[in-house]
Amino acid sequence: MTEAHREPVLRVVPGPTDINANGHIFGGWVLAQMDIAGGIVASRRARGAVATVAIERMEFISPIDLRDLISVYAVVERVGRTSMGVRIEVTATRDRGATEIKVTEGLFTFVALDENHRPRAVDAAA
Ligand SMILES: CCCCCCCCCCCCCCCC(=O)SCCNC(=O)CCNC(=O)[C@H](O)C(C)(C)COP(=O)(O)OP(=O)(O)OC[C@H]1O[C@@H](n2cnc3c(N)ncnc32)[C@H](O)[C@@H]1OP(=O)(O)O
Repeated sequence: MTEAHREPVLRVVPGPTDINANGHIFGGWVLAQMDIAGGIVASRRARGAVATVAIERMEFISPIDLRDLISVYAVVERVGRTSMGVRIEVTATRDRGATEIKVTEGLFTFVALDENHRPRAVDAAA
């Protein structure tokens, strides 16, 4: 992801109910944030509703702590006929902003939907 795309789609803080038995944040919690952020950029690109059809890759690089500020970055990397590949990166800011580390990354596929919730062609030129 280039610096041009470094404006986060989401900034969010996990809550006490998001902690797993190891004292870190559940992977499912961060995956949900990624799905929302990816859905927002795909929806903007498709100019309408989208659905997640696949998670092609997902890597948990480093644990998230309760007091981390989470930033989710997402960019549409590929546009097919009805589908879009979205690369998503998650960072954690800690130590009162002194440290920012990449904690998770993934590649999600979204499909543009019509009013019947069926695949709809994405404008290639947009
Ligand atoms: C207006 C601006 C507003 C901006 C502000 C918006 C704010 C608002 C944002 C909210 C953002 C929330 C985002 C949450 C998103 C969910 O959580 S959605 C919930 C979870 N997902 C679902 O429930 C989807 C369930 N699946 C389905 O309904 C159907 O599989 C689908 C998605 C309609 C696709 O139907 P299908 O018959 O499989 O379609 P098919 O024609 O075979 O394939 C369509 C495309 O998908 C690809 N595909 C199909 N399966 C796969 C696969 N397994 N792997 C990879 N690609 C695949 C195909 O290759 C094809 O690609 P193209 O060649 O057309 O590019």
